[in-house]
Amino acid sequence: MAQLVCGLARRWCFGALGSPLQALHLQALPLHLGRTVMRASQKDFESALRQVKLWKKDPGNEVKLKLYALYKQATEGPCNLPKPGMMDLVNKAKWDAWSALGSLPKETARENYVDLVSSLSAASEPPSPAKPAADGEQAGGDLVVTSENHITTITFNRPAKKNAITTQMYRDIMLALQAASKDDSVLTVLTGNGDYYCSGNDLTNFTDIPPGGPEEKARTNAVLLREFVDYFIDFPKPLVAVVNGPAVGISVTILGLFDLVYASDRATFHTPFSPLGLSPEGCSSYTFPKMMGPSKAAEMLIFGRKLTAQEACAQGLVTEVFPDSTLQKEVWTRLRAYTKLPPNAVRTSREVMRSKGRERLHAVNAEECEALRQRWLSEECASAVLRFMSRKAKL
Ligand SMILES: CCCCCCCCCCC/C=C/C(=O)SCCNC(=O)CCNC(=O)[C@H](O)C(C)(C)COP(=O)(O)OP(=O)(O)OC[C@H]1O[C@@H](n2cnc3c(N)ncnc32)[C@H](O)[C@@H]1OP(=O)(O)O
Repeated sequence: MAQLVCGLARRWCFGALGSPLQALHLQALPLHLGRTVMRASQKDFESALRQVKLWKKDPGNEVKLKLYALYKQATEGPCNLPKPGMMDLVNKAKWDAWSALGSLPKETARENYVDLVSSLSAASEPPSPAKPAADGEQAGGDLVVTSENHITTITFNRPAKKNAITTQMYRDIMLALQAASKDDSVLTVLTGNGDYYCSGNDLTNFTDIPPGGPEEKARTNAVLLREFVDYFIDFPKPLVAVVNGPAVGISVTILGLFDLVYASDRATFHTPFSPLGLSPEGCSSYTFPKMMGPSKAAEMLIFGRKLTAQEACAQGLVTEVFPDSTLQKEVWTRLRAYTKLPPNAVRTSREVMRSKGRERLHAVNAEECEALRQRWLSEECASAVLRFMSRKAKL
């Protein structure tokens, strides 16, 4: 493992290959996933590790060396590697940083790591991750995509807006899925940053009307939505959702197209389509009745009943529920173990499970998008969006 860490870290210290920050994540995650740190500050420590993964700015080599040294000390104790040769500049710098911590106790190193990350995060991250651009879409950064240890992770990263999905994010998710279908990952994970998994479609997506008027907007959205859902129907590898908090709207419906859905016990599942003057999408009009029976599906999709994580698990929408405090540790350990399975066997099993229903799903998707195109032009939908925007009503 140490060799792997050093090999990966070679990529960041002097920025020779790839993004230094990305490589910092790469060196942190394998150990994070592979170890059990049972002290009181473990949750904070794990949260700090996740925070580092989401940093957009490179903190510089000095900080990265400090983080590296504290990480190693916190997880392995005092430096146990042979001193690298003088010409091995990168590993020498890392060895020096780690050795300089002497016999600092693991717990103190962990606390120092958390403190350092929290001071750097406070200094470098704006309270709101992105400012709206002139056309109402968000600038980049609302979606974070990482690929490590044969797992590609797509993270909704717009916590100030409860991870509501902007038009740009839909596009970026499609691009990320396209890339993930070709990379060396075995699994693709969707998750959220902050207290929400995702609050669904950004309701302001409906407000910029093009010169062709609402009809053109509805037509374009229907085409784009169909394409978006098609990506999930056709995705060739296992899709996993790590539902870290409440999920609303389209972030819930597409779960019917996932292979595994692991949820925090804080998560809820809400599809308030009727109050919004909308109708179901993401193939849920087909997948939900199939998995939970028509009447339970009707309660959710027609009458907007919000399910707890336990209820969603009982209905087959969620694979397993975890206490919020252990979700990350338990899920990522399990997923990492799954990536060790023979990848071709995993693919073949999935394909034989999926192939029979694919054509049907495409037909359902087309039908749902056409129904939505008409709904978007309705008075009911327009009033619901206006109500939300004027903050008179919360769902
Ligand atoms: C390439 C493809 C393009 C296709 C584009 C077409 C679109 C396809 C659409 C598919 C059909 C639609 C599917 C859906 O997802 S319907 C469900 C939509 N979601 C909602 O209705 C949720 C609305 N939000 C809420 O009810 C509450 O905000 C919520 C319960 C989620 C949280 O409440 P809380 O009180 O805890 O927090 P706030 O309300 O104060 O929220 C904090 C800020 O976040 C903003 N926010 C939250 N959710 C959304 C959202 N969905 N859209 C826009 N903004 C959202 C909220 O306004 C607050 O912002 P401010 O702090 O600025 O006020």
